[in-house]
Amino acid sequence: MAKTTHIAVIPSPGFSHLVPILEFTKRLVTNHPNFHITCIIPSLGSPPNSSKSYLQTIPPNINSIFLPPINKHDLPQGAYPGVIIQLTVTLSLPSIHQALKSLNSKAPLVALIADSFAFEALDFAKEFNSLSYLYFPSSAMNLSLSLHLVKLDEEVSCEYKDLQEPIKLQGCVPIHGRDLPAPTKMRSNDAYKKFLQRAKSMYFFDGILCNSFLELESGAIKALEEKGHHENGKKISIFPVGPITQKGSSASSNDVDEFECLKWLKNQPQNSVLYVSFGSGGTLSLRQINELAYGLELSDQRFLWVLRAPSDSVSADYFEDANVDPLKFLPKGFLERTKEKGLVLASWAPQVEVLKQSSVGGFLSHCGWNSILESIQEGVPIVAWPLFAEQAMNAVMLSDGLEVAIRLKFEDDEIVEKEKIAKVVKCLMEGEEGKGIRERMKVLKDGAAKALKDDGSSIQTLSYLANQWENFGGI
Ligand SMILES: O=c1ccn([C@@H]2O[C@H](COP(=O)(O)OP(=O)(O)O[C@H]3O[C@H](CO)[C@@H](O)[C@H](O)[C@H]3O)[C@@H](O)[C@H]2O)c(=O)[nH]1
Repeated sequence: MAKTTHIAVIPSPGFSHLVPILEFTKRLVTNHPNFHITCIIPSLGSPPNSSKSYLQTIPPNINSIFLPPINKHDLPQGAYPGVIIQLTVTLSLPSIHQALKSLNSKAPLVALIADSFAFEALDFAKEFNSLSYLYFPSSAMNLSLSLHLVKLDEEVSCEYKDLQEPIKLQGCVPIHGRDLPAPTKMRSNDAYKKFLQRAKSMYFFDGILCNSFLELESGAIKALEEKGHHENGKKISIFPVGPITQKGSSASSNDVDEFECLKWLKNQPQNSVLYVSFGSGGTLSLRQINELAYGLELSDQRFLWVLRAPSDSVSADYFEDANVDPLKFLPKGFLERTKEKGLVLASWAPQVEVLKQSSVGGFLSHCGWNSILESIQEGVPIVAWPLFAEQAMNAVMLSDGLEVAIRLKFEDDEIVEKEKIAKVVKCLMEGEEGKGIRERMKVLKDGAAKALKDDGSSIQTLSYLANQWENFGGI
């Protein structure tokens, strides 16, 4: 009988970081049932319904330890979501340590795998003679940029948005300073310092698991594999194991609406509906919501829109379910005028199921990495409307690099006007450009399926890692 291999996984709170690392864990135990995995889960107050219902899907062959929640009052009010998540994990480090110690005393831990926001927990690996891996739930391009920043930070004195020339990362599309991830916007910020600290620490982990795949980012992945060296010669080991996405959708509280929307989609013609969503917590200002509503109406396309309370309303909170009906923020008469063509859902849709419907022909997305991978897996072309985090960089990759998206929003404080929205939406849904994009998306869809076959690149990478862990004798 194969010996049991013990591994601890440390996610960070927030739906879109929690889900991919736990889905990775599920894949690992499904493919390698002799692994015994314990997830040590930090939390921030009471999780929103989406996370709560997702956590109920953790199968019994994965152990979970839920850490005492961090008090919201111990965190800075109104801070950027990434900062809140990062701080939640930092404040949870003593209880993570305690949990690891107790696990390791029962059976030695071969490896610790931590989400990118939980990277500090990997410092404990040495104490337990375990291997350490960062789970990077984003693109290889983002990983490449994080590593490059260490050098750039030394060489450049201005803010990155003021750089005259685009940054050229090997194997990636050139990127302007203004499109870099949010923590780099102001170099004096604590968020930037943490970002840099994580980048520097990456060289000391035994590997980085990246939620991407060769067929999607071969240039960036190969460059990282070949050139990922530190000055002192230490090599980064990168393991592309993606795409890792949810199998089915997690429901929130309004299941009835969610399943009604699937019924509605089944009755619409093929490729006719634009799905509009800004991720697990993204919102627009009230003025922008109005402009988007008029733009969708003007485009005359069918749509399914997941709407949240405006970012400038009191009810907007990235980490909590809003207690108001977001539909009341729509322009007067909009729902009545568009009832034959569109459907607006309050706050949450079963996104994975939505994208699977053949009637969905486009996705107006904020370009969160999970949404991108889910869209690619279903071959759905994208209208890119980045909001924060690394979304503008993802938008550049999709539009300028892979040419599977049309970018609609370019500047942080820009209000995108209805005429422009209507034009771009029409172009994606019925124009010639849209046709080309659809064909290129189909190629990526096939690539994603190939990477996940038994002999595919990502499954082979996972088997390689599993083999290393099984044969690990301690350091
Ligand atoms: O109504 C909804 C809205 C979202 N989702 C799911 O929520 C996830 C959203 O993830 P993502 O598209 O990555 O967006 P964010 O929630 O905004 O993700 C954060 O984390 C990502 C991974 O690091 C980053 O790429 C993003 O920029 C960052 O904002 C996806 O799995 C969606 O399927 C739903 O199921 N229903």
